[in-house]
Amino acid sequence: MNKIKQDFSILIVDDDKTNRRILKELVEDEAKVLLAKNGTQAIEKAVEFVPDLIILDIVMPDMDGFAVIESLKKKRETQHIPIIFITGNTSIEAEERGLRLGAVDYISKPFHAGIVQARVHTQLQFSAHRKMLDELAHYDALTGIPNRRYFDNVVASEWRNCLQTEQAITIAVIDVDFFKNFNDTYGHLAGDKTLRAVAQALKSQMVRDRDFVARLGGEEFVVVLADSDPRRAEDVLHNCINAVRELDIAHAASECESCVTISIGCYTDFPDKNSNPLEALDMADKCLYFAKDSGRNQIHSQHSNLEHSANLHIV
Ligand SMILES: Nc1nc2c(ncn2[C@@H]2O[C@H](COP(=O)(O)OP(=O)(O)OP(=O)(O)O)[C@@H](O)[C@H]2O)c(=O)[nH]1
Repeated sequence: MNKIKQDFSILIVDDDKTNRRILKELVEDEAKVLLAKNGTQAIEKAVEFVPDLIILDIVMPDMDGFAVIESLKKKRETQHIPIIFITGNTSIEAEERGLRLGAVDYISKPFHAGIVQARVHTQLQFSAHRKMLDELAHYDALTGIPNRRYFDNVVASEWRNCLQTEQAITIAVIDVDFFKNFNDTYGHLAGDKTLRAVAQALKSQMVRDRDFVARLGGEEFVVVLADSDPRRAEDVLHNCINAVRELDIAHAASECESCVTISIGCYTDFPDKNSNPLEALDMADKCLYFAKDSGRNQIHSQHSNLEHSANLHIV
C-alpha cells in the first residue's frame, strides 16, 4: 500500500487516552495527527484546523459522537470533512444512524490495525482527489489565483455576511490597459507572463484574511473587500495600481504609460434585501468604463448610499 505523500491531517477524537495513542500510532505515517479528548474539543479543533479526516468515537461523556457529527455537518467550514466512526457500539442501529448522519465509514472495536489503516488510506486517497478537483474547479490555470466560479461563491457568502453585520462591501473590477496592443507587440507568451505577474501583484495587496482577488477571465480581475471601510478599500486599490506599475513591465504600445498599468472600477455597497452582488459587479464594471474613458491607469469609485462618485488619478 503506497503511503499518501501529500500534507494531510487527521483529527482523532476519543475520550480514552490509550485509544488515542494506539490510533495515532496507526495513522501517523500517513498524516499529521491532531487529538481531541471530548466532543467540544473536537469541534473547536475541526473548525480551527479543518483536517482531511476525522476518526470519531461515539460513546463519550457530555457530548457523544452523534452530536459531534451533527454539529460539524451544520458548519460551512467543517461539513465536507469525512468522518469515520470507530466505536465499541456494535449495534446495527448505531451503525445505520452514524452512516445516515453522514459518516463515510464505521469501524467496530476491538478493531484490526490493518483494517483501520486500509480504510484511513482509502479516505485520504478520496481527499487527494477531492483536493485536485477543487483546485481545478476553483483556481485559474494560468495565474494560479481563484477563478470566476470561486469569486461567485465568495461574493455571495460575503454579501450575506455583510448584510447580517451591516458592514460595507467593495467590489472592484480591474482591467489591464491596452492589453491587446501588448499581445500584438510582445506576443501571447509574454502576455501570459504579464497576466501571471499582475495576478501576483494584486494578490500581494490582499493583506487581510477576507481580502479576495480572482481572475474574471481574459485580462480582467476582480477584488472583493468585505467588512471594509470604503476608505481602506480605496487605499488597497491604490496599492494595487502601484504594485502593478512597480512591476515595471515595458509596454511600448500603451497609449497612457510606458509600462503595464491597470484601470479599476470600484463600487461600495451596504447590502440590503433589495440589492445583490451581481448588480454591484455590474456597477463596478460601469465604473471601470468611466476609469477607461478618463484616460486609464486610475480608479473610478462609487458608493451606493453615500452619493459619492470620484475619479482618483494615480500619478
Ligand atoms: N496572453 C493572453 N492574452 C489574453 C488572454 N485572455 C485574453 N487575452 C487577450 O486580452 C486582450 C483583451 O483585449 P481588449 O478587450 O480589446 O482590451 P484592451 O486591449 O486591454 O483594451 P482596453 O481594455 O480598452 O485597455 C485580447 O487581445 C485577448 O486576446 C490570455 O489568457 N493570455
